[in-house]
Amino acid sequence: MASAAAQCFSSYSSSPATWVLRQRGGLGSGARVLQFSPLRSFSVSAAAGGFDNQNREYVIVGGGNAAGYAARTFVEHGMADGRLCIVSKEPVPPYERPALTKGYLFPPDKKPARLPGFHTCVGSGGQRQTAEWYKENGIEVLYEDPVVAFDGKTQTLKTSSGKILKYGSLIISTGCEASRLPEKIGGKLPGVHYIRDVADADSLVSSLGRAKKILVIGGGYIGMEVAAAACGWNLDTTIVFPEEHIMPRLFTPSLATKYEELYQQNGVKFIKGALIDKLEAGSDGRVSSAVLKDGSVLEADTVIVGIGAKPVVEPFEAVGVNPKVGGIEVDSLFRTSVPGIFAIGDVAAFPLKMYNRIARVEHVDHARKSAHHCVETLLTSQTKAYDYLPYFYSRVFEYEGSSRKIWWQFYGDNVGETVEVGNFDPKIATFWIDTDSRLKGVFLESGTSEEFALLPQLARSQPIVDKSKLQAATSVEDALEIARSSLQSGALV
Ligand SMILES: Cc1cc2nc3c(=O)[nH]c(=O)nc-3n(C[C@H](O)[C@H](O)[C@H](O)COP(=O)(O)OP(=O)(O)OC[C@H]3O[C@@H](n4cnc5c(N)ncnc54)[C@H](O)[C@@H]3O)c2cc1C
Ligand SMILES: NC(=O)c1ccc[n+]([C@@H]2O[C@H](COP(=O)([O-])OP(=O)(O)OC[C@H]3O[C@@H](n4cnc5c(N)ncnc54)[C@H](O)[C@@H]3O)[C@@H](O)[C@H]2O)c1
Ligand SMILES: O=C1O[C@H]([C@@H](O)CO)C(O)=C1O
Repeated sequence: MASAAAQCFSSYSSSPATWVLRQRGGLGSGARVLQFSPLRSFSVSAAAGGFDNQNREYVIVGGGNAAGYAARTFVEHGMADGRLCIVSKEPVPPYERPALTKGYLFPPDKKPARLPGFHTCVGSGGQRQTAEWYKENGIEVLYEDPVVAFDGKTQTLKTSSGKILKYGSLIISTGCEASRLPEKIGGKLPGVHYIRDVADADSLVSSLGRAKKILVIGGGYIGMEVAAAACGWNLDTTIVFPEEHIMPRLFTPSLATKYEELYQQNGVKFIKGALIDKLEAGSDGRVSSAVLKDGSVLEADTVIVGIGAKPVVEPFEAVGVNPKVGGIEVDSLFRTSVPGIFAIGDVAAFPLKMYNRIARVEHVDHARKSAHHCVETLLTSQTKAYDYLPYFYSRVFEYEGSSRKIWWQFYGDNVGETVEVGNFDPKIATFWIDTDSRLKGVFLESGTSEEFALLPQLARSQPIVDKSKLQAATSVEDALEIARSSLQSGALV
């Protein structure tokens, strides 16, 4: 048993660098620049409320997608064994969250994905890190024991079971939580589902098994993926959302129309420009209908709400929350305003260097890359700024027997005018071209792997493109060739 005497961890980092970081003197206060060394050590005394056996050199709070990839990088550097602790709210090790609205929702006879099949890092072709993997690599994982309090001065965390953990370096990877409809309008009725973790997905699967009429609220990623999944279960499915078309944050109206038509061919109904007034329960207490603001009533025995997500910043607000995009503000090395504390994944508000703005990105590619970049920074002398190229994708109607699979990717920034080519024949491409004629963003449905591989090159180098040539393209292949040829002439990088 360790004594309560003061203890020092000798080396947290091999980095000799002295870093420059914006230090904020509290929420909302002005930024100032200070210098500090990432080399941190701390001593624990009984007076500080610490106990030797509660000391942890590196702590990751949150056991989600980013945490799994961060753990892998710790292992790659030989810095995990006995040094790394993951404090998780969930009962299972990190997994590839995207699967929850894809393979997880396949009908029972179509081989649905289940854990341990999709633990990180299989989604990017890596090793499947099961609970045994964490044990074998000497990584302590505290399951179902979320951090409920944080004290930056004493470098301590308190978990819901009452554990006090003292950390040397801390990585916040608490992700997002689903936005909810208020309880007073029926947002918590049995049969009303939100989907963020495996427990949510299990609950939805059990409802789908006995459902007849599905109402999906929200026309974003979750709405589109869950509605497509419901088609696989042959369920009467309606999507309702306030905007004029689906995927309003990314799709153009024309692109959205094409996808809506394909969903309609699969039997999905759309109610656009509509908001929910309340959800009502039947005599069994389960949801039975939704009343829209215009007074119309939609019957439904299962409701799936996908109305966006919010970054989970508590209990770390004091570390510094970005007032515009929410989330914990970090610099291009994922360092927060507090020395030794980092944030990654959905919860991090980071400098999106390419477009010179602070952003949060709620997609798995960034979760994976930010985790790797952050841990490299922490463990090595790396000082390379994170230079992220936004990448979003979706895959639906993948289950065996579906009439066609949808598989799109988008890279870059959806700003400027657009040129759209193709009509699910089987491909579609959309190019976003800014006022300076540079190609800013590119979207492709059902490309070959070679075609998909071209997209990041285009979006990264932002070549000058001839819009009229793209408009005259006779096929998606032709348009991609025109874009490819512009790489040689007018690329930025
Ligand atoms: C259903 C669904 C499907 C998705 N599909 C795609 C997709 O197809 N493509 C794509 O690019 N992106 C997709 N995403 C987004 C992607 O999953 C996220 O960007 C990614 O999971 C972010 O990783 P993260 O580690 O930051 O957060 P998360 O993976 O959400 O992990 C955060 C973890 O922290 C835990 N936590 C929170 N608070 C605490 C606390 N106080 N103490 C301890 N633990 C805590 C949470 O329980 C969770 O386990 C999807 C998201 C969802 C919900
Ligand atoms: N393929 C992917 O990348 C993927 C797939 C699933 C989930 N996710 C992630 O999961 C999170 C949640 O996804 P999401 O689809 O809920 O968010 P989203 O932001 O993609 O879509 C939210 C939708 O709900 C609508 N909406 C907002 N408020 C509403 C209200 N009060 N009533 C009805 N509709 C309302 C929005 O207008 C929008 O259409 C996001 O972080 C998302 O990136 C990503
Ligand atoms: O990135 C992803 O990871 C999972 C899955 O591939 C893991 O098996 C999934 O469905 C993705 O879209």
